[in-house]
Parts: sequence; C-alpha cells; structure tokens
Amino acid sequence: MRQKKWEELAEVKRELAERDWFMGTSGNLSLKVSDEPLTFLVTASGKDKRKETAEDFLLVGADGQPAEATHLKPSAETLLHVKIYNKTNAGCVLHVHTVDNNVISEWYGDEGEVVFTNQELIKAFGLWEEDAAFRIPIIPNFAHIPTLADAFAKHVHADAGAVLIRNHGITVWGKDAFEAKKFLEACEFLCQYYVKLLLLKR
Ligand SMILES: CSCCC(=O)C(=O)COP(=O)(O)O
Ligand SMILES: [Zn+2]
Repeated sequence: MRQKKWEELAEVKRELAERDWFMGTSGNLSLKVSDEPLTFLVTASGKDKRKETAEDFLLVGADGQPAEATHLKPSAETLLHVKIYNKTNAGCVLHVHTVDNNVISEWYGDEGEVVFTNQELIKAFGLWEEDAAFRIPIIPNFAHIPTLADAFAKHVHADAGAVLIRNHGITVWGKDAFEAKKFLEACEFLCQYYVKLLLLKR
C-alpha cells in the first residue's frame, strides 16, 4: 500500500518537475496513505524536488510529525497539509511556487482574492455555467508557520480547493492525486493567462 502511494506521489513530483515548478528547492507535496490513523507521505524538507531519491518522502501522522524513526525532516509547510487532511476528505495536496502565481498573488493581494471569469478552464473546477466565477483566496505570507496555517485553514472547507499565499506560492488539494494535479494545472493556466492579459492591457 505504502509503496503504491510512494510511486503515485513520485510520479506527480516527476511531472511537476518536468514543468519546472520546483525552483530553488521550493514546493512540497503529499498523499494520504491511511485514514485511521491519519498518515500521509510528504516531501522531505529542503530537497531539490527535481531529483529522485529514496529519501524524497517520509510518512507523517495527524500532527505532521514523522510516524516512524527517520533522520528526514518533513516539509516546513507540513502543517498546511495537516489542516487540509484534518478538515476534509482530500487525498492529495500540492504546493508550488511559480513566477505567475506569485505575480497574481501580489497584484490581487490587497483584495484578498483573485476571481477568474469567462474562462473555459474554470470547468476544471466543476463550474459549467456561462457566468460562473472561480475564486482563489489570497492570504499573507506569515513567516510563523502556525500563524500561516491558521490563516490558511480559514479557507479550507471542501475536499478540493486552492489558496494563494502572497508572494510565496499556491497550495491546491483534491480527492486524489489526479484531481489535485488537474486543479493545480488549471490554476497555473489561469494565473499565466491573467498575467499576459494584464500586460497586454497596460
Ligand atoms: C526555498 S523555498 C522556502 C520554503 C518553501 O516555501 C517551500 O515550499 C519548500 O519548503 P520545504 O520545507 O517543503 O522544502
Ligand atoms: Zn512554499
């Protein structure tokens, strides 16, 4: 079971690395392994996530601490993953820093959210109506991780979602790895599109 989950998460990591979404050791990923007790695989902190090694992930529990003896440190942002798994039935959490998601988080940061409308790809989030709007909340980039996690948790209500952390990155979650990756790709597409549109409009 754990090996299967490891390979599944490794495959997602590989695909996001191919997109060059792990600049400067940024980013963290996790995949739920069990519900009772809650355990999940999470990326080890500080690694170059483009590399594939036997120490890429470690198993942690509901408190985000290692579930077994290891010299590896869980991602510094594991507490955000913990909030999602404890509040929802999500099965996978993906966090990446890209230039475009950072620009959008700064441009709309004072508004506290970015709203995407009139874009076919918002159907990826199950929004099929012609006048549908897809909103991504934007939270401040608190350096104190428990404070960041509390601000983040205020926007975690459903089994799938996305939150932008201002001038930091995006965290997206879904019921499984396929859905989380689909949402992340759709969010990145929308951020890239808005950045280009804003530049053209100037
Ligand atoms: C060098 S990026 C700063 C930390 C961060 O935001 C991140 O996503 C990676 O941290 P981790 O501990 O998960 O490697
Ligand atoms: Zn980060």
